[in-house]
Amino acid sequence: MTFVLEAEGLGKRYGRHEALADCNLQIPEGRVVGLVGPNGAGKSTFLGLACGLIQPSEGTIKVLGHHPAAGTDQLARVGFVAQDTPVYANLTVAEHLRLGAELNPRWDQKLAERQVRQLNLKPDHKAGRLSGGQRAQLALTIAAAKRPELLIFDEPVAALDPLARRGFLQNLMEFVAELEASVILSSHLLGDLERICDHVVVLGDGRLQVAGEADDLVAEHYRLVGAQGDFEDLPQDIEIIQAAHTDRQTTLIVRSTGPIPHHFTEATHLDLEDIILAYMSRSAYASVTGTAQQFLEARQ
Ligand SMILES: Nc1ncnc2c1ncn2[C@@H]1O[C@H](COP(=O)(O)OP(=O)(O)OP(=O)(O)O)[C@@H](O)[C@H]1O
Repeated sequence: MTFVLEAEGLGKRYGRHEALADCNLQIPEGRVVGLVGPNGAGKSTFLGLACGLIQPSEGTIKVLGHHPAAGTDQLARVGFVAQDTPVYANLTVAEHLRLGAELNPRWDQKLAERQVRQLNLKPDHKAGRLSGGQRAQLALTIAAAKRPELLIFDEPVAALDPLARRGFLQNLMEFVAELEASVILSSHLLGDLERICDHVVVLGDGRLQVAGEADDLVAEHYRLVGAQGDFEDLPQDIEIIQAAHTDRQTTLIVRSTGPIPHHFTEATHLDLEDIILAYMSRSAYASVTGTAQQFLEARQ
């Protein structure tokens, strides 16, 4: 299997603050990857490392088999759109395309012009006067016209209304099909990610919480409901992601690659959004409430 991104022991410190630590990850090629995590989880740091904008404090990262930003060839293979989809406010749409053509050896002017026409962007319009949605589409057009093998977006749709968001994601998926590119996209909008992503990476508190193919994650996660005593013989190879108790019942979210013992009659699969939320709250709350940890300790 070929990987678009491989990280080994990857970490980044800002002073004494660990923004990312001990990240081991392999992302297969040809995927649309959703990068998810609470605020401050380390998503932008991870994407900055992947683009070579920042350097690791420890460990290694390879993108398309090479160090990020290893040279101009490598830069041409990756399209990056930073948070808030920045464009040059004083340049027109046409000037953005000219700049793209100057700076990128594989620039596809036909694709860029076709897209500008389809979006009804006027070539002489200053980018600073475009709406948020149009700016995002212009940034996407420029990134795609580079004809990269990997497109990386940091929260591209955060500021867009639902209609503009849908338009952006639709165009993104069309580009993915046309360019046969891989995509890594960070977002807080789990519903969007569930619709378009086939691979998910969840960060929390600067650590990798889970990563994998969306279908595998859905197949391997369950919600188990029962009285607390019901779980005493839970096999040790079933990983507890989250535990919640009331006086009368316990609800566990677990990961299991094997079958769930059949006396758990209330074992149901979760959708991807609930799985992501379980990992996010594990990283956010486990240290506060200790629920999953306590449960695990009680079992040992
Ligand atoms: N240049 C910097 N200097 C110091 N600390 C930083 C710097 N950039 C990020 N951090 C810190 O590193 C941590 C991770 O930040 P990062 O921006 O990667 O998170 P994020 O998951 O992208 O967050 P958000 O969802 O809010 O954009 C945060 O605690 C942040 O304050």
